[in-house]
Amino acid sequence: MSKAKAREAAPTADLQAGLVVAAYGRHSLVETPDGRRLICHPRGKKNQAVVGDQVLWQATGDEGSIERLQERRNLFYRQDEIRTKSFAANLDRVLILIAAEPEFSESQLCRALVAAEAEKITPIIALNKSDLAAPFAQAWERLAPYRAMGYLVLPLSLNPRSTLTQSDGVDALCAQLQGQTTLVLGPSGSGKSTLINRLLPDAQVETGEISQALNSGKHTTTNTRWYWVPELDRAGQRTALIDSPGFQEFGLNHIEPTQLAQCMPDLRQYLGQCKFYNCTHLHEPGCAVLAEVSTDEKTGTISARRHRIYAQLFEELGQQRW
Ligand SMILES: Nc1nc2c(ncn2[C@@H]2O[C@H](COP(=O)(O)OP(=O)(O)OP(=O)(O)O)[C@@H](O)[C@H]2O)c(=O)[nH]1
Ligand SMILES: [Zn+2]
Repeated sequence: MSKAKAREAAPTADLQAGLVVAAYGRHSLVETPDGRRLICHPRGKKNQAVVGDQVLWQATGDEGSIERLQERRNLFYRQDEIRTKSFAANLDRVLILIAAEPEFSESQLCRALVAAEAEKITPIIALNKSDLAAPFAQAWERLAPYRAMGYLVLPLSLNPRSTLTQSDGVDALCAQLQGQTTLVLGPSGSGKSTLINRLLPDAQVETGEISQALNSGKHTTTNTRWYWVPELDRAGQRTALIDSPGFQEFGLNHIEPTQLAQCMPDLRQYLGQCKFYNCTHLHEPGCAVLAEVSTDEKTGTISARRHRIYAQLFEELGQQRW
């Protein structure tokens, strides 16, 4: 056995499996298969874990050190604050929760959708506050292109004070979450906390020592958190929600401008049909995408707003190259 191999193999006996359920700067909260939670620190720079990561860790007193990250199925990128990227790994779904009020940014919605598509994670859009009839109707109309391109768009009313007698849409949403690991994203005020509280009657907050230890770190801002939702477990599959604060600009730096159209289903369906094989779909003659762009949904299959956002993102991603 080579020296390197021996080093790698040596600690295996003491290694235990765990799931990262919160990440605070450099340290993580790891949950063991029997439900115990402990603080772990990464061994070296390489093992920087994100929420959703499966890890192998080793006990060091009351805490642990993360010795190895298991291979990720996917990794969702987003920009947390300037230059700080935060991620979640191994997701089945991304739920984008927006609301009739405050008015949502279509550009942010597109970014979240592109980020999900790039990692082949199924997005679900939920439009909350259906009890606010007029703004809801308007917002629902704005989402018409997203329904047309095949995304699931669910109407929702999470307001506990709502007098709605018909279905509030929560059951339909829960049916989508059952047995899945879902990252919940949404702008401030869309109802994210209301949703989490509704699905998790008992707040799964750390108490006592762990809470103190976590808060002693420099980065004490609320961060991405993993919650189990046992009420929604199905056929032996556990259900999890990952709550992620804010809905700021998404870091799409990992996407090449030429990859962008692949991540937008309304544009994607025309790829390969343009006159030029390296068409950017911005101005070229004989472009199959541009031929479908219309302000009137009845005459074209790509909304002018979507194409405008595509052009903005294309330019932005192109500028980041150098
Ligand atoms: N009318 C109406 N109000 C709702 C509904 N769902 C939530 N709200 C209200 O919208 C406000 C924002 O809800 P939150 O759950 O705090 O939103 P959030 O996304 O967590 O926002 P931040 O805490 O800022 O991140 C609260 O006053 C809720 O009571 C709904 O279906 N209808
Ligand atoms: Zn084209």
